[in-house]
Amino acid sequence: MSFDVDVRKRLGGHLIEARFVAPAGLTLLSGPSGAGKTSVLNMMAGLLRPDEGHVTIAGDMLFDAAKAIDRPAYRRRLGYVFQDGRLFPHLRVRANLLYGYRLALPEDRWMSLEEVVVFLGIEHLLIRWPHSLSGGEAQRVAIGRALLSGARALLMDEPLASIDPARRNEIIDVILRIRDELGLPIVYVTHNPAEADRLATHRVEISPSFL
Ligand SMILES: Nc1ncnc2c1ncn2[C@@H]1O[C@H](COP(=O)(O)OP(=O)(O)OP(=O)(O)O)[C@@H](O)[C@H]1O
Repeated sequence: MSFDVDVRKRLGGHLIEARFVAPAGLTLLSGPSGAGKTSVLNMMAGLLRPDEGHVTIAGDMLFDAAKAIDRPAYRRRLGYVFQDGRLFPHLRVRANLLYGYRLALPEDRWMSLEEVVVFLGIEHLLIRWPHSLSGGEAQRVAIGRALLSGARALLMDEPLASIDPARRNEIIDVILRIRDELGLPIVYVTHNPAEADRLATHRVEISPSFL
């Protein structure tokens, strides 16, 4: 399973462009602040519409400007993990985890709630409210929610940035297990070189360009 990305988008005074293949493993998007890394993830996820190009995963066309194909985000089967978790504050952890699971087609679900809970070690958190979780706990739940949505790949935008540095290794271990045990392709953004060195199997440079 691999991504094939070739996108261009004019945004403000910038031209954001990226062309790469992201195979199984963890592909790091690097580049200076403002180069367009988050925008590229958003174009892959279906949250930002490219002006030109295409996005496919395992040969499945998610976006193709020339053919007017633009699959909505909720039908792309990609899990998106943000810097701040973005859990639903009015739902307990269990309901947060099951949110995407209930929306996924039965044939697209490949992990059960029990499997995800064991994989991430979050059984003790199930009845908690998001506001009571530490940064690392919230991020585990956000990853669990992404896995349960039937995701066939993960997009992660600085997922460790709001976690206490002393707890970051625990989440890095979780991401390594997703990469190696579950074999899910991951496209990842971080500014932290040590984190990148531990996680990345492939690297793609996103270069800034101005109109
Ligand atoms: N909605 C928007 N309207 C206009 N310009 C935008 C918009 N969203 C982003 N941009 C600009 O597009 C460029 C790329 O932004 P993006 O957040 O993708 O970069 P990035 O590489 O992820 O940056 P960082 O590393 O700082 O998070 C930036 O210059 C940003 O100001």
